[in-house]
Amino acid sequence: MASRTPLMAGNWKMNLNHQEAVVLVQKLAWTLSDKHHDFAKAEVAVIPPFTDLRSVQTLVDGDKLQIKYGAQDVSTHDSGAYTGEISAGMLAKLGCSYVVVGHSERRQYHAESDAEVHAKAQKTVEAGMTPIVCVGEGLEVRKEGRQVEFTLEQVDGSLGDFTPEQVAALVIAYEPVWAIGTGEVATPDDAQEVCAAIRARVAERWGEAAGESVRVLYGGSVKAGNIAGIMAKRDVDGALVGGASLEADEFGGVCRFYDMPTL
Ligand SMILES: O=C(CO)COP(=O)(O)O
Repeated sequence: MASRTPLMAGNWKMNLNHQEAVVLVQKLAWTLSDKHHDFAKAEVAVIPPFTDLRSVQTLVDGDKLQIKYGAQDVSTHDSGAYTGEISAGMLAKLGCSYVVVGHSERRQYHAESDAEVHAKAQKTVEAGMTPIVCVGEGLEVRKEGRQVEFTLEQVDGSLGDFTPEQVAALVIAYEPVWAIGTGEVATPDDAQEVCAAIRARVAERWGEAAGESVRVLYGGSVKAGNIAGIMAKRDVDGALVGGASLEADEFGGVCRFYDMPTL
């Protein structure tokens, strides 16, 4: 079985200016070093707003931190007359490792389609970064028990014509919309059900090796207190964390999931 290094990624959403970003990354680096976080047990990434990235790059490079960073969105275009857009090339130049694409907040507020999400993921890969492709159902779909079917449709549409090698290297984040920012966390079994179905679909469409290698994260009200139970599930390879990633100690606890009690 391929060994997948867990990834804990903190999606700050539209929070913290560049000065606050530097303070938080410094605190996070300190808490992880003080508690001797083992980066082989979990990769750590922060996903700040665009305006913070240059400052985070300077700090990470200057202090040689093992913390990685990425962006929350990217343009489907390379350059040109697209006011307000940020290209994958610009993000790669800033040292970004990851780009979140298709977050439910972008699908909901900016009507992003699976085709657009795929185009963004494609640009991210072409620029040498790793997309974190977000999928997940809303409350109505969950109530009807169609969460697997709905989410797999998003997986098919968002991954599109990627090759098996490209799919093997990417990250998929299962974020049930009803669990985002609500304090309503999916149970470890809920997370496992859909994450396992995503991996099985990848294996079916892109081959066993891609299914074994692709990292599938869970996102939705993750905190230090509930991460261990979620990570105990075999198809969950990490977490995409919103609110709890804005507190260094709390996010540090999520990163050290292997030291946390299972509730
Ligand atoms: O949307 C999320 C991460 O991308 C989850 O947000 P919360 O952790 O605040 O529920």
